[in-house]
Amino acid sequence: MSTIVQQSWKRCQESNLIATQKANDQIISTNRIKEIIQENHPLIRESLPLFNKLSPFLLSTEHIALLSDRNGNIIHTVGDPVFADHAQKVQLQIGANWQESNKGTNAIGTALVSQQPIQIQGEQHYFRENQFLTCSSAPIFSPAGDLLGVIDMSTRKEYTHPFALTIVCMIAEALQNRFLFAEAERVITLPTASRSSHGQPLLPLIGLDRDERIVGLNRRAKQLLGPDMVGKSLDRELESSGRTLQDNHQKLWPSASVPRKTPAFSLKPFPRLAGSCPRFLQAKVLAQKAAQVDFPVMVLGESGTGKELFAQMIHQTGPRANEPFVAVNCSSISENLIESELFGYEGGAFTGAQREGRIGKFEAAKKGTIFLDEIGDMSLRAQAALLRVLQEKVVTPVGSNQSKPIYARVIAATHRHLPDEVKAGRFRADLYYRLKGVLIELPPLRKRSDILELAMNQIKQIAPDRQITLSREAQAMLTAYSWPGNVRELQGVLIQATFLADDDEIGCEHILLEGLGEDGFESPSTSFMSLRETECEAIKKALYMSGGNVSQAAKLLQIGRNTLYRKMADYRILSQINQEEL
Ligand SMILES: Nc1ncnc2c1ncn2[C@@H]1O[C@H](COP(=O)(O)OP(=O)(O)OP(=O)(O)O)[C@@H](O)[C@H]1O
Repeated sequence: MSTIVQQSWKRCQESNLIATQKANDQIISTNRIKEIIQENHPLIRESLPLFNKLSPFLLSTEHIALLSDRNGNIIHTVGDPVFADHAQKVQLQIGANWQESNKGTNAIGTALVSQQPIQIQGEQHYFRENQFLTCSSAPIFSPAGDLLGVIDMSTRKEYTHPFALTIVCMIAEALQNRFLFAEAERVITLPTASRSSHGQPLLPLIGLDRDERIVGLNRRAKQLLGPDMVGKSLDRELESSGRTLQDNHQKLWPSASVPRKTPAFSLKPFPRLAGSCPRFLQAKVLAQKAAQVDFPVMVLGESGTGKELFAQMIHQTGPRANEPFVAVNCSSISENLIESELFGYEGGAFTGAQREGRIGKFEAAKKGTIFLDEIGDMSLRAQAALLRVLQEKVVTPVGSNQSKPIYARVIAATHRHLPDEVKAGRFRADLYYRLKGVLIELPPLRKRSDILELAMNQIKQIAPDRQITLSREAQAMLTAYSWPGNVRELQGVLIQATFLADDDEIGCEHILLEGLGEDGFESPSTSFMSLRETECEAIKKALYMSGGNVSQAAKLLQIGRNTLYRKMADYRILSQINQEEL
């Protein structure tokens, strides 16, 4: 155990905290949360853009990122909703207080006391109930050096990422720089060749006021100039050797300037993908971002949720759009043919082979995209061959001893839960990690709050010349059904319904759903959304439709604003609040 952790455990013992008991959970009232959010307005305002950028990358990673104020109150979280649910069991959520005196040794509380970045792994947590976690935290300081709060990244101990601590330190540093640029009249940097511990060049930044007095410094500048420089004037000689990065006073932006706000990631629209359900939109934004970078992508989702359509959109809106998109369904190719299918073969390589040989799908994709559908169904032998190809970026056709370079981008998809397949030894862990650069999870249709919107979109495509509507009963029927075949099943049902409806209204009698009893209800075993899930989705949708404006969302939902705030805290939907509202 590090000295910081040992000292923390000593403090806990001296405060008579008992490790085997439940921690003292201090859940703050909704009104108090609102006050705390008001009090920390600048911290939240500067953190939100960073959290919003981080958020899509945390989905499906079993990680959440949290922001706490200087008293250990959690005021913002983003990340994987599945892990967020687990974290809630020990109150790792908005509105909880994680000071060391309440929750024992933990990354947030201990970073606040020690004022240093720290990772608390599993059993290093003082309270047993928190020992399933590994959390990495970095304190955030104002330009003048006051402690403002903590950035934390938490996960299950078995998913600890080696770079988690580095990432939170970088976020804290980025946040501190944002404060410096926001507060100072002029920001200068001094010449230096050194690099930070993360390998990034770390510029010493010094913020000056109108009178050229120092209002703040970053960590590197403090190392160079000493800790007590705030309020002092900068040495003339030193100042003249510096380079101005931002000058608000003279509204001067020299060529070496760092823009005050970096331009937002401009995302290209995905025109063929309909839907506005928040879970679907999260996946869509992630895919839109993935389209602009060249990482491997893994799309997970039940059959018919749109995995291939997502892959096509990523391809069509990215820089490889003019190259081929080649889809391979790995489950439909027999085990002994998969390698020749993917990597090609030489003439006469095996019985039944074409005499002149054939190029494989990787080669056919050229510099485009190869979509490996149902990758979870590949045999272990084919997985080993695929891994080699991805590592070495060359293919060797069956029967040949000459390798050919490959350039295609890989998008993989499966309806299987790959982490479980890895645990069961049916899928290679090394291949899984190589393929899941960006992990996109598509929600099943039964969990989406936009079924009717999708239905109308499909009807327009099926019968563009007719003005078809859905009767109220038909709408109720479509939203209540569990859709085991997802969007593909919805499409099929609507093709039939449009055909059956002689006039332009589709009624219940036109909708033929599988598994419905004569009374029109599904058998009890079919899954459906719980009341809580439905309410949570409705709130998210209202917030989305009102652009994050809580008052407008409350009107849409026909409930009071305070009730909405309470429910949002309950469902942890604070991240969608419009910044102006805070
Ligand atoms: N959001 C959406 N908007 C419009 N159409 C959609 C959407 N999602 C899926 N579809 C349509 O649903 C059908 C099924 O989609 P797709 O084939 O991409 O699913 P899949 O998950 O790849 O299925 P499988 O796993 O069975 O191969 C397609 O016709 C697709 O165009």
